[in-house]
Amino acid sequence: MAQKVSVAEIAKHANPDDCWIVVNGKVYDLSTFAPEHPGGPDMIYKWAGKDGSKTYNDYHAKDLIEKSLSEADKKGEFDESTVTQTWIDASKEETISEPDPNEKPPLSSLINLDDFERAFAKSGAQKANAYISGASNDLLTYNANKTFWQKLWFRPRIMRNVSTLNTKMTMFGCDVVMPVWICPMGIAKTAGPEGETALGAGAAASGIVHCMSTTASFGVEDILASAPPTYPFFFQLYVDKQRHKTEAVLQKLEKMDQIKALFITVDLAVVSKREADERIRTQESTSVYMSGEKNKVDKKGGGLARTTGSFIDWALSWEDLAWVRKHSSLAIVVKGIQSAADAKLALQMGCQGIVVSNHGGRALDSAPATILVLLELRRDCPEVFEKMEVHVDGGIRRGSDILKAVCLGARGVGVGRPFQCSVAYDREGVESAAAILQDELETAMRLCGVTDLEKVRGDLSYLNTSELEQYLPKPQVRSLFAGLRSRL
Ligand code: HEM
Ligand SMILES: Cc1cc2nc3c(=O)[nH]c(=O)nc-3n(C[C@H](O)[C@H](O)[C@H](O)COP(=O)(O)O)c2cc1C
Repeated sequence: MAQKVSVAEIAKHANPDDCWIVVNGKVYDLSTFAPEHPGGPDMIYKWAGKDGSKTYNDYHAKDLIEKSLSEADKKGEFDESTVTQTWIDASKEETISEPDPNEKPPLSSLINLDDFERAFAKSGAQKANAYISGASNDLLTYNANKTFWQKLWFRPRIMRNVSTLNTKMTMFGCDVVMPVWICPMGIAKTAGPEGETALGAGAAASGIVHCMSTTASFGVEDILASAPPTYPFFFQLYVDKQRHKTEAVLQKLEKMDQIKALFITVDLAVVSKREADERIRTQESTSVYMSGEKNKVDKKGGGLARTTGSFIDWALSWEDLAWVRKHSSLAIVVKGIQSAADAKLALQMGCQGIVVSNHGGRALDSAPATILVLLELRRDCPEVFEKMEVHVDGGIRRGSDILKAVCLGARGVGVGRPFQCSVAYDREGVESAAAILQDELETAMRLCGVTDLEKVRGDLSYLNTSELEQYLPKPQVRSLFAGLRSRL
């Protein structure tokens, strides 16, 4: 990229369809990338034909843009000698402005789950969007979760009479219309005033289950009341450093017949660094209903999850499952399994289920994509799929992803961010997102020649896993390091 590009030339490319931006002394064509920009296209369009370095550097690692764009999109060096006062003034524009809530697209225009996230990025408060869409450090695991589902291919069968279908499944004793649960996500009120009550009501209306979070913005009673009196829910537990507080929660849950399983989250011993969230230092007080924690701003930034999550006990260990069992008769599900070794341990400890999860890329960055872990379990401990319920979440955005997970042996899948964003449209939004998934699942089944989801659970004959197999941890790598480990 030796060529020098002048201010006059850049100014000719100042609209969404033809969008050049200067970042750190280099000129980039972001026209193709902008619609897929995870922070929303408007963040890019705002700088079309200008110098966006300040904003870019506020949110991104310096070399990200170089690594992300193709050579064809790198237009050359910025020619500093052509700078004018008008150019300097234009590039000084205020860098943070709240999106306009009136920009919210109508619900009927959202036709896939990504649309819900994009709509929220456009019309939700910046802080809320940073909290919900964000993930740890360089977003490696977040991005891998999504893209690795796309590396698993189907092997469809044809002429199977797909006129009638069964998408039903049983998850922890609950009959569901399709094997989907809405992930536990903290502070859903950040997305819309109905918060978790929209998730509860929407799940019930759609025949799926909502797993409510310990860090919900509403109390358990309010969330349960959003659904018919006997409708099932799951409860996600963060173990509190003050164990008596967790014991009190467990005691309370014992009296609530609607709660059918306890998902204990184990992948977040400490809340990770989510930079988009940290950078927006809001003083506005947001509180977590159940723990009473309030968000704050400190030296590290204003991360909502981090500043409200310090109560989580990092001393939690496998032995503590016996303590949980003493205080709860619910099905115990370990959420955050990231290896076959830990899946086997969960089985040995008598758990009723596991969730293969990395917190949607919000815990350890560089943790493996969840689809890879599911595949590792199939290879290294296939017995876990029969002896307990195996679930998976992370990057599941299509009905076809659900079918893939079930064919690998999963009994259910969790879907996170799109549902949180759907809360911006209240319970109708949640129902609409679920209906899209149901419709896509049915279409994928019909086109794959599958008529009964329960019957194909664990049936690898519908899948081509070859592309993914190269990414699985290899036994020889383990033996390569075995000697070293034994010396340490
Ligand atoms: C091709 C290079 C780029 C990549 C790969 C990229 C990637 C991302 C990602 C992954 C996020 C989401 C962070 C999160 O939700 O936690 C984000 C947010 C953001 N990006 Fe970029 N970006 C790029 C270029 C740019 C440029 C050129 C600008 C502006 C000049 C920009 C401005 C922003 C802003 C302001 C946000 C925060 C949005 C919010 O949280 O409300 N990005 N970007
Ligand atoms: C805004 C937000 C809040 C979350 N809060 C929690 C939580 O309180 N407890 C928990 O176990 N997981 C939490 N998670 C992780 C989700 O339960 C789930 O593992 C993840 O979102 C799945 O990935 P996906 O968003 O790509 O579907 C949260 C995720 C998001 C996006």
